[in-house]
This record gives sequence, structure tokens and C-alpha cells, in this order.
Amino acid sequence: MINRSIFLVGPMGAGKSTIGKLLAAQLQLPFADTDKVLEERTGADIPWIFDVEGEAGFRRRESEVLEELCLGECQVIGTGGGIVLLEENRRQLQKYGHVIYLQASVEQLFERTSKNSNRPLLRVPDPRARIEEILREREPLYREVADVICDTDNLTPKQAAALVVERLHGSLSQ
Ligand SMILES: Nc1ncnc2c1ncn2[C@@H]1O[C@H](COP(=O)(O)OP(=O)(O)OP(=O)(O)O)[C@@H](O)[C@H]1O
Ligand SMILES: O=C(O)C1=C[C@@H](O)[C@@H](O)[C@H](O)C1
Ligand SMILES: [Mg+2]
Repeated sequence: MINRSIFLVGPMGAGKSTIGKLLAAQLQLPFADTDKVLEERTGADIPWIFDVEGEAGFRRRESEVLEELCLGECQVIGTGGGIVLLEENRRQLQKYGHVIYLQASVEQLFERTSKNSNRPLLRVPDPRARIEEILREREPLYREVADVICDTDNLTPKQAAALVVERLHGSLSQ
């Protein structure tokens, strides 16, 4: 029985936005994406917010959006890759939702994120090394908040969404 929102966490390219939409359709729940809501509220895109307000400004806005979504209806929520960085956010995720950590290898994260350039943190000379660094920092935090961990390597988004449903039901029936 799903009585709380489902949060998808994980690094850039894990598939939170892509798999989140499929998952929501499968569970017949609405879908929201913190990055999208934040852009709508701000009237600017993420690279612009990073340029003008810095990462700290972006994180402040991200926390506000998370708080708003936590208090809203029960839905599937794709989060920004860095949502786990703030302790306050980690507490909110655990308090208000079922948290799914979508995992993927550096190789696949690199491949999936190299197709576009809308991720300010990867606008560096060596994005692959940056992904490794980000994973080293955040992996323990994703694990800390997760109720369920799903490895998405070599799965299509549709297969990954099906795996999440299976694991989620497994975890809820325990
Ligand atoms: N399991 C998968 N197999 C193949 N491609 C995938 C998979 N998951 C996502 N993708 C592709 O990888 C790209 C990035 O996915 P997506 O935007 O969903 O990641 P994200 O976790 O939301 O990242 P961000 O934190 O930057 O928002 C998209 O082009 C998507 O189609
Ligand atoms: O991993 C991150 O820190 C980010 C991930 C994206 O979802 C966006 O929230 C933004 O590009 C930052
Ligand atoms: Mg996303």
C-alpha cells in the first residue's frame, strides 16, 4: 500500500526523471521533478541559477521546493542529484517518503550525461573524473536515506521502472 510519496534519488544520469515518469504512470500517481518545479518557480533554467546565484543559491531554492512537495499530495518525485547534500533535506526525504536510490556505474552515468550540457557541475574539462568525485562524496548519503536500492546498469528505463515497482512492493510488504 503506497501511502507516502516516492522519492527517487541518485546521481546525474541515474534516470530519476526518466524512470520517475514511467514509475508514476505504472503506479497511477502524479509525477513531479524538483528540478522542473524549481525552474518553473524561478522562471530561469538551472545553468542560469548556478551562474547568477551560485550552487548555494540553487541549493536554497531546491530545499524550498522539496519542503513544498513533501507537504503536497502523494506522488512520485524525481529529485535533483544533489538533494542529499543537505542534512535537512535528508531528514525530509526520510520523514515524508519511500526513498529509492537509483544506482548506475560511472561508465553509464558518463554516457547518459554526455548527450547534453545542461548540468553545470559537469561543465568541466574532465566530466568523467567529476562524476567519480561526486559519487565518492554522495554514495554514503544516497545509501543513508534509501529504503530501496536499484541498480539500473544495463536496464532500459522501462525495465528499471519495473524493477523499482517490484522492490518497492517487496519493501512495503516486510
Ligand atoms: N536505464 C537507462 N538506460 C538508458 N538510458 C537511460 C536510462 N535512464 C536514463 N537514461 C537516459 O539518460 C539520460 C539522463 O537521464 P535522466 O535525465 O532521467 O537522469 P536524472 O537522474 O534525472 O539526472 P539529473 O540528476 O541530472 O536530473 C536521459 O537521456 C535518459 O533517456
Ligand atoms: O547532482 C547535482 O548536484 C545536480 C543534479 C541535477 O539534477 C540538478 O539538480 C543540478 O544540475 C545539480
Ligand atoms: Mg532529473
